[in-house]
Amino acid sequence: MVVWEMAYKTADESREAYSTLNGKEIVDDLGQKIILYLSFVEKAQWKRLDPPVLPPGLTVIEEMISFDDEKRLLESINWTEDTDNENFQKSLKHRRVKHFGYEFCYENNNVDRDKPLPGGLPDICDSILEKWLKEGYIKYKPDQLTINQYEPGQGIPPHIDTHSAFEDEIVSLSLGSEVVMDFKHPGGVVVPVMLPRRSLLVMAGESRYLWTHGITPRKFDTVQASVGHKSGIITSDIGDLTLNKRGIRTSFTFRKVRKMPCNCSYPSVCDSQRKETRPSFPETDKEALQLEQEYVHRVYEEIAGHFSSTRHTPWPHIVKFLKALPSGSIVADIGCGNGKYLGVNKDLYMVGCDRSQNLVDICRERQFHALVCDALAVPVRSGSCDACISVAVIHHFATAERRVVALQELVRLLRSGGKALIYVWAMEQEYNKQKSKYLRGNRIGQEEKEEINSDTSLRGLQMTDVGNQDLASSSVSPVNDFQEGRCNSKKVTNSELPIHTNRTSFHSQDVLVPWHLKGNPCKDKPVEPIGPVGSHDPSPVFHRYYHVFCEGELEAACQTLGNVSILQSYYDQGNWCVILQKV
Ligand SMILES: O=C(O)CCC(=O)C(=O)O
Ligand SMILES: [Fe+2]
Ligand SMILES: [Zn+2]
Repeated sequence: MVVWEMAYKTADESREAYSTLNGKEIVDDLGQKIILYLSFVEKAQWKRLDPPVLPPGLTVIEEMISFDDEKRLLESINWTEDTDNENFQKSLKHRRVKHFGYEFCYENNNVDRDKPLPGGLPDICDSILEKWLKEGYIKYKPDQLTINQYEPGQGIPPHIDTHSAFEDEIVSLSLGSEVVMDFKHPGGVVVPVMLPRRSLLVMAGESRYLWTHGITPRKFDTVQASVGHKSGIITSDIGDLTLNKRGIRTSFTFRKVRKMPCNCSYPSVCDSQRKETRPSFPETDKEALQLEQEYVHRVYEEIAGHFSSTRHTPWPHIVKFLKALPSGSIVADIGCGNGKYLGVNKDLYMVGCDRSQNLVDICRERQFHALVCDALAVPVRSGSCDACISVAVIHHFATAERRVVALQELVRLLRSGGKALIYVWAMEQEYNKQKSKYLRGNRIGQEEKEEINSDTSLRGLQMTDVGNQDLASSSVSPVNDFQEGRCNSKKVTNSELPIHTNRTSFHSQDVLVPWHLKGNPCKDKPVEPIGPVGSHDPSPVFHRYYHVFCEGELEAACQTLGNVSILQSYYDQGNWCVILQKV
């Protein structure tokens, strides 16, 4: 539901609006049907702050070029030419883009200063830029041009142009149609600014470095109704607002590529002055907990919706385990995610738990029983479960001790004779000369796909049936012996955790795995991914901590438990898996 505030000048007008609009279905400008429910409020809260002012350093100069020049500039753009190396043209989801002088790379939000594009800026810009320089509108000659074309309904996400990429002054010429651009201060103040057709927006100082700018994707803008008002701030004076239909707007944004690091006075948003924030390998339990909080819990909370949309197919061997349980069994899914196993076998009483409130909410929306808890302290009585599953969870604990405690907690829940199925991500993504599906998934941008196979085939499954051997009495080697030696990986000690490249082999057991968030992230929460400040790319990158297991490591950890026997241990498409039984 969306809540709007509307105000009418008189009580009569309000009454009339109520009787004509309340409960009526209307079609919005995107063709969606919406129903309006109106209700009166005693006092409408129209926050009249101080007289609105433009962000410091921002100016809008009207009538910057003639209609003729506008036409010439628009006609000069060849959106279809074969651009090979000439310049860079890309149809971003939200608009058409073309670069001159230097290519702007949306992956890292920066330019490659060593690779200027041949041809420089289009000749047609030369005389225009000279004129602006002479007349003092700009201080230095730009060497980079980005042309953006927005259809009505398209926009550009709020961002700060990367400090280290461009000098202070950034100017943008609006052609074809006016638009309202929103400027936002980190403190929360939003200033909508009208950019008329043929005007030049100049962003310098605070408005360039500290405020984000962006264009909300929509087909209409709320603009000032008063005659004569052209550029500048849109006030919230409801008596003077009207809707303005957007047309196709083409902007020429001119910038100067920076050769030296930025030393602005806004270090909090300056990538040149940003300290490396990549976490280190945890030395203590406290550090491990902090790492998990920041690089597991917080991340899953933020990516829950998108994560859930990529987790739909239950893995066949886990389904098989659940289907083989006797009807009426009580089963806990510790780390249930979006609950994709909770409904697999309707004859079981399944309860899920997860550390992420947002994921548990998704389970509940799907009518599953789920609760928020930590896998190290599950609020379920000891011995009350016939079975447990733990799929892709234990690898998120940051020390060998914590991983063992997580396993212990799983076993604590089981009655004697109860079984647990455990899956963890494997260091070995190639096993018996076969690449895991994770490595084989070579479609660009597919790193968010299921890490673990969703094939129904048995390919890649290696079973070791270790029978009913009671490991409590067998001689066991400590977990750490398994970590070293067996695996050809270096243990990272007191150093930064490496960032894993998706769809490649692991080079370290303790890694940060990037997650490219797609779709609409939680709008209210600022995202703080590792990477450039402010992003043009609407998919911010999050990093999840993983400890990927070496062959034998999961079994060794299970062996330390004492009260279990390992029924089965196998490799399943890039994962090490065991089935335990409590003795
Ligand atoms: O369309 C515009 O005026 C702004 C474009 C922009 O902000 C950018 O390309 O960084
Ligand atoms: Fe920008
Ligand atoms: Zn800076």
